[in-house]
Amino acid sequence: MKMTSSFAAPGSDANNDLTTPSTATGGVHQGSTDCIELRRLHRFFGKTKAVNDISFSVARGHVFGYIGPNGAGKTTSMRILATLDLPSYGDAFVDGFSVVNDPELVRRRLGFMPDSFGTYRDVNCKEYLDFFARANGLVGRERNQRLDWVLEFTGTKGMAEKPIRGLSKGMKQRLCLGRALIHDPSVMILDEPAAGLDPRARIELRKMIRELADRGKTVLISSHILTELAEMCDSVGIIEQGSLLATGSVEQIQRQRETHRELSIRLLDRVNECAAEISTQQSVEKMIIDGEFLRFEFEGDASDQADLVAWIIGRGYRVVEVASHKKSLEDVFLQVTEGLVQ
Ligand SMILES: Nc1ncnc2c1ncn2[C@@H]1O[C@H](COP(=O)(O)OP(=O)(O)OP(=O)(O)O)[C@@H](O)[C@H]1O
Repeated sequence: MKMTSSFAAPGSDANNDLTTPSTATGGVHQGSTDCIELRRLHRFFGKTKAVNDISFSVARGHVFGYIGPNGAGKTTSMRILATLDLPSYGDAFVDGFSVVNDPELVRRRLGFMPDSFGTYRDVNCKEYLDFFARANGLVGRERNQRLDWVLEFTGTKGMAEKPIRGLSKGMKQRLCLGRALIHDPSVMILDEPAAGLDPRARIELRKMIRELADRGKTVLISSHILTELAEMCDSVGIIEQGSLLATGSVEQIQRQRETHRELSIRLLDRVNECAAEISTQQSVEKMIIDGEFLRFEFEGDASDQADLVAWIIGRGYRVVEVASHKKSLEDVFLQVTEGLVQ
């Protein structure tokens, strides 16, 4: 994944050639391995900066996790990618085609799974998928083959004749994924597909998404929960209040934050006195005295930590044990975001 820097206002230099990816906005899209690109994307609703200058790209066959708290701007940017909304400034590209200039071509290449499933009372699963197959212009044998494949892949074949209203949440999500897949798009945009699913259904969904990526599809998937996506994503972007705060592989983001750890020091005596002294150190934050333990956040690498412990012992404090806790993925997420809601 790479960060991008060029800027284009929507509607600029419309590309008349509808058969090749748009280069109207100055990008190098033809032959590019990036299937999704957000380029300085902005979307304002009045004073709310739902998406505020976001740029990133996702390579073909990769799964990109879009992670952020409520109101961060995930759905807004996904809706723009799915051509259901337009940016205030900037642009987004699917397979090189601009959502602003070439929405029709984007739609053909993209499958969108929204975060809510519409109600279809008297329609069964097969009829539902068939409707979207027709809407996407599939006819005859091709349509039947595609329907069969989607029912098989999403594990809904046994439910084909069942009315949608009787389906469990997990089955509805499978069907919704099937709907997004029906026209064999190269890019999948999945807005919180795992929300409300039980652990088994989550694992099965993860497997399906990984398999889609292994088949060459590019997937952008959102969630509130970093750990939920960590295993299946090649890279993630953490978003809050419309801004991208961190991007990269989960390991990269974790490594960047590795110097931040929680230390716990057990002392034989003079606990309060020691706490007061340690708190004067710049690298120490959020000191808590817990019986004979001091617990605090420490900014520094292993060598800095060894120096701190030597310094404490050098000042005559009797240290019984020292424990260091690395940040979990959820801690990293909480550390990167500030929990700001707009
Ligand atoms: N049509 C709209 N009109 C006005 N404000 C909107 C509109 N759509 C979104 N917003 C606002 O934009 C901000 C971002 O919303 P968005 O739905 O994109 O966040 P999100 O990250 O998907 O949140 P969640 O995880 O809760 O779904 C929020 O403050 C939201 O209230």
